[in-house]
Amino acid sequence: MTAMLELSDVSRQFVKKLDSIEKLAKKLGASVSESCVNAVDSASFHIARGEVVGLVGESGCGKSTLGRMVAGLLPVSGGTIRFEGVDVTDAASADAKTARLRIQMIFQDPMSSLNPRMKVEEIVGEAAVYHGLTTRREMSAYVAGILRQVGLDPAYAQRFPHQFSGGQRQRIGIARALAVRPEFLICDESIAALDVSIQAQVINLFQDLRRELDLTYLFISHDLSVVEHIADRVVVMYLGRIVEIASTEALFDDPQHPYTQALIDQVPRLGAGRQTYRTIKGEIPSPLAPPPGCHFHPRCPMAGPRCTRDTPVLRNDAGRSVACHLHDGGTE
Ligand SMILES: Nc1ncnc2c1ncn2[C@@H]1O[C@H](COP(=O)(O)OP(=O)(O)OP(=O)(O)O)[C@@H](O)[C@H]1O
Repeated sequence: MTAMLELSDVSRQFVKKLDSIEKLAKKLGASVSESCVNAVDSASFHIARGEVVGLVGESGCGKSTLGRMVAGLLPVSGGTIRFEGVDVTDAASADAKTARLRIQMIFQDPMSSLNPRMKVEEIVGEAAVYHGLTTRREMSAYVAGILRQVGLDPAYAQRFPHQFSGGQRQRIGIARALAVRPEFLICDESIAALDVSIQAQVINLFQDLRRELDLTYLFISHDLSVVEHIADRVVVMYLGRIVEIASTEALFDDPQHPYTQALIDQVPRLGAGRQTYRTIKGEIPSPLAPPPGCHFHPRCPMAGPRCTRDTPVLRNDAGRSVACHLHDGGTE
């Protein structure tokens, strides 16, 4: 399978304000000399055309930062992101600009991402007109077609965002993304703010659109049961680093990284014979002062001396990738 999207050693640092660092250090009783957060640290993986790849991990592990870099909304600090072979991190390149249009992002909170003063027709149609996919004269018909595609009555085009329910607003957000004819969608917690019954409808919509429009997805979610349902493969992140990549089935049946095991153990699932792992202990460490070696070692029930020293490398073995000393020479 050839990659549609290819990330190689993608990193992103944020410089935190010094006063917030000092406050945090005081609270933790620690001294912090660095003011940099490695929100994403050397992430490498690929997504094939037509795939749905889930990106999971606890809050603050870097999922949104990674998604925003892929969408071109945030520059990378290092590494490259290639979409159909084009380096989309090259801000000056015309090819990168064209490629970035084919990648669209759908956010968590549709209310804050939709302009409250614009009618739906304008919200959905404006970028399509700007990019020459339709004309101002034909915009109404163009938008009506897209609203139908996402399950909304085209008569809604003359209404404002506040006149819709949360689920309908998310459909407007999806319509806006589809209006520029993307091939790749990044869904960043796109159903997290919705009621559970509405979540299922929006997931079904994503699946229908995948089939009808031949879409490829990066599906970011902290909810593993949703990811298990929708994704073909899953990437697991912990404190900015990728710790495991596997097919959804392999990941949920036989997770290899102790962090993945702990995450999966927290998901209520049906079915007998499922292995139980030890529950995750402790809090996520501050990203301002991550533990040395394997970032997960202070919470890991299997950690050994090597885990406190050496950073594990993500190794690929028969289609499964895991960054853990247990699977790479031992923890001693
Ligand atoms: N604009 C920013 N300025 C400074 N730090 C940031 C910025 N954006 C993200 N971070 C930091 O980068 C790290 C990763 O954040 P990110 O939002 O990518 O994580 P996440 O896994 O998406 O979490 P959540 O699900 O809570 O959004 C966090 O430590 C966060 O505080």
